[in-house]
Amino acid sequence: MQTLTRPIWPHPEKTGVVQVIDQRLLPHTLKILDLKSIDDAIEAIYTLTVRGAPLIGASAAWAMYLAACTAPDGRISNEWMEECCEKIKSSRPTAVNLAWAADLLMEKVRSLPEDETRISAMYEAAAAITNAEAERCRLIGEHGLPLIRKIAEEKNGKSVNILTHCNAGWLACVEYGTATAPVYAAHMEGIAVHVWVDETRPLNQGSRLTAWELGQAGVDHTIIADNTGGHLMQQGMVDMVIVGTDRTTYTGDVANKIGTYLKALAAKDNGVPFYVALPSSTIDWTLERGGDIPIEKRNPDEVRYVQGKDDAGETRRVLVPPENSPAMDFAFDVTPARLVTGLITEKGVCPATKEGIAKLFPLGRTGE
Ligand SMILES: CSC[C@@H](O)[C@@H](O)C(=O)COP(=O)(O)O
Repeated sequence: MQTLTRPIWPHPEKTGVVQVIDQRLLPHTLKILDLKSIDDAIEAIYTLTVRGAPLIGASAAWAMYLAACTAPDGRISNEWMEECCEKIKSSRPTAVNLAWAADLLMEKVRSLPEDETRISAMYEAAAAITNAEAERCRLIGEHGLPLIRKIAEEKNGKSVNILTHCNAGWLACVEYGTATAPVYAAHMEGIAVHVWVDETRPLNQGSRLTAWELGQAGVDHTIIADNTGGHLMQQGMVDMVIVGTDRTTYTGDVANKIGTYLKALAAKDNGVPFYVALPSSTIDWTLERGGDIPIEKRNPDEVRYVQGKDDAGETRRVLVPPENSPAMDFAFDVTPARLVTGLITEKGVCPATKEGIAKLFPLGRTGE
């Protein structure tokens, strides 16, 4: 398999082409897709070809670059860019990084003359957002590492058991990941870590993507069915939980992949620390209440079908329930701040409170 460290990059030779890893096919097939138009980019976001909040933000930025490259008659007008920006923003509702990045580039467009310099400006701005997300994730790793180190010391070097949900690794971000960054940092330092990987139905981002990433990095891990975490916590088999987030209010309520809330409840009941790792681009500086976060509802077929590789090596999608049984597919849930032990950000670890967040980010916005 080709070694890749980022899930998105501009084509090294072709202007107006952005390349992405098709995450729908992992772990069994590594396929690179070329995105050449705004519609390609929007489809990639909607179909979860690219996914995970920080990556969705970077993808939105690259989509704005593609919009500039494909403007009708080469006229990169404000109207065209605004239309594209709105289309990008409506492709998925929950991850706030999407609108954050698209709006940031739209602001840039407005500050420039209406000519082809807008193409290079969009390229540079998209590259800057992508690089900044990678750096924010690296710093999350630095700030999260002492939390793991402390537990390792308390356990006299015995493996630290960390439970995670969904995929908040480099595939969902740009490099390092959010929830996985402290894990990779601990592993690099030689601390023994073991990750319980929730399979994360319905689309199995945990068993397909997180397990693949951890395996590639040589991190000890075990895939568990989504409902196993509570039992493991009762048995003392989980030292901490670290998850990512798609949108966090400025008061510390956290929207993340469906099922996260139940893990937080189980962690609270069992005295297991529950951390959320996030770059500040995932904070919604306008939203006070987690209950106001829009929760994406997706095609129920995502619940009804599962995809995997059969014994002959073919990727197949199969129907699980009775043909006519209806299903429902909520993609995210909200964990109230009171269940969160701390937020691990690029600026440090803070309590999941308005005051805690404001102390780390006094300007109340994301640094680019
Ligand atoms: C790093 S994003 C937070 C993740 O934990 C998670 O909820 C996620 O990957 C988003 O889900 P997805 O629907 O795959 O885009």
